Amino acid sequence: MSTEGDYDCIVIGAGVQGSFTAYQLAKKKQRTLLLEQFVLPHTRGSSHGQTRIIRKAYDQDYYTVMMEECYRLWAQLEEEASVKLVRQTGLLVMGPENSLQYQAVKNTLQKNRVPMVILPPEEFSKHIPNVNLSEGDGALVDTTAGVLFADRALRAVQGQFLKLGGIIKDGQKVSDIKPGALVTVTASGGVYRAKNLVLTAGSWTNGMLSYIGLQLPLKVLKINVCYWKEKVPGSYHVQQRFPAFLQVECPEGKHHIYGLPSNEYPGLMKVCYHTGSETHPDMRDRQSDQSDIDILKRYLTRCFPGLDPEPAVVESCMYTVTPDEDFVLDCHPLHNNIVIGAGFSGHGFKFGPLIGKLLCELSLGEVPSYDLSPFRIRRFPEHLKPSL
Ligand SMILES: Cc1cc2nc3c(=O)[nH]c(=O)nc-3n(C[C@H](O)[C@H](O)[C@H](O)COP(=O)(O)OP(=O)(O)OC[C@H]3O[C@@H](n4cnc5c(N)ncnc54)[C@H](O)[C@@H]3O)c2cc1C
Ligand SMILES: O=C(O)[C@@H]1CCCC=N1
Repeated sequence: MSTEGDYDCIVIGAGVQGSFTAYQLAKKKQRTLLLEQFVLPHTRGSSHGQTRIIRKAYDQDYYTVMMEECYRLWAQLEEEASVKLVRQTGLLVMGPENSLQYQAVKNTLQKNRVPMVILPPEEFSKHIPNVNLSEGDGALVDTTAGVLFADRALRAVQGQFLKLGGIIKDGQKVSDIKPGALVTVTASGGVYRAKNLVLTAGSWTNGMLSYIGLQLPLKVLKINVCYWKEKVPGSYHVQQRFPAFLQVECPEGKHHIYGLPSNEYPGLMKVCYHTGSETHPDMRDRQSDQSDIDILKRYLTRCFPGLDPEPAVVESCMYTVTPDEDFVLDCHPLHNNIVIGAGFSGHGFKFGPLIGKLLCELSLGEVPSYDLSPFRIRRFPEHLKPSL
């Protein structure tokens, strides 16, 4: 096994968060090594697939505020890499008019002066054909929102990182981390040392944390990524200006349902349930629970009559969720040259460029550009492993 020379920083995990962090570090002239366990590109984590939603519609103010800069950073990458990564489609938000969540999203958008349109129930079908608005539901459109081309974005940011002189080593599974003034990382192809380490290991974070004396209440969920056939091809198509959508509450299930206009697979619309069943990240394909698909079938039958309520394609992805669904962005409480970015709870892709910037700032000991108190490790009382 070889012993490699030193780096300024090693980033473990080349998903969206690790790739943007490595890119930001390289921009700051840090000699950066990005390690990835699988051969790239891969479909085993959380960042694969062609599309994600980008939106400012959140019930917490701080996410809406952060999204302002995210849009600018996405545009910057589009320009640097000469590639289109964002398509503005709008996001239709539906939910019981009087519910706390629907009202919170509406208030956050209004308070932050995000361009939006409120659709009164009597005008709904004129604007949004082929969707039945539930009795008592309100509807609004966050017009800034749209679709992110996820796979393309990952390729673009990794390409820019390489252009800046960064090094990616894939097919290198990290099996040990030794904290210290120089952090030592043992991977399947070598032992690497660096002044700083950033851990962005997605659903494998819990295993990695055990090497550095930390434990976080992260749960790994397998998500069934379902695509549904349009009865009339094109009725929910991005070119018909059909928006992405978010149903914040409905009788069929207690979690959000969300969808994206048909785009990547001709005639198929992606609609998913915002939760899944627990799994070990290496055993994802053994988790076969389909109760989420039953909920989606019932919801689509009632609200999306233009879709065949049997999924035509089911793919897999994983969420790594914290109890409050807020991210973890922090330094190790005992070793401040180790930074952790984790727990993106199924909504982290759109923030990728800003997460990269924030993890880079933490790693360089700079004052972070945003108040990171919602994302602190210390919010979890039992975060230090008893052995330390
Ligand atoms: C179905 C689905 C839909 C989603 N929809 C949206 C959406 O619409 N909008 C949105 O903003 N977000 C969305 N998300 C969330 C978003 O995709 C994730 O938050 C984001 O991809 C998490 O990225 P990550 O870099 O933390 O994890 P990952 O992409 O999993 O990256 C972690 C990487 O670390 C590597 N790694 C782990 N252990 C090791 C090791 N020991 N050695 C070396 N490498 C290692 C892994 O192989 C992996 O490549 C969705 C997620 C899913 C699953
Ligand atoms: O992050 C997003 O926008 C999507 C849709 C809502 C639930 C999770 N992911």
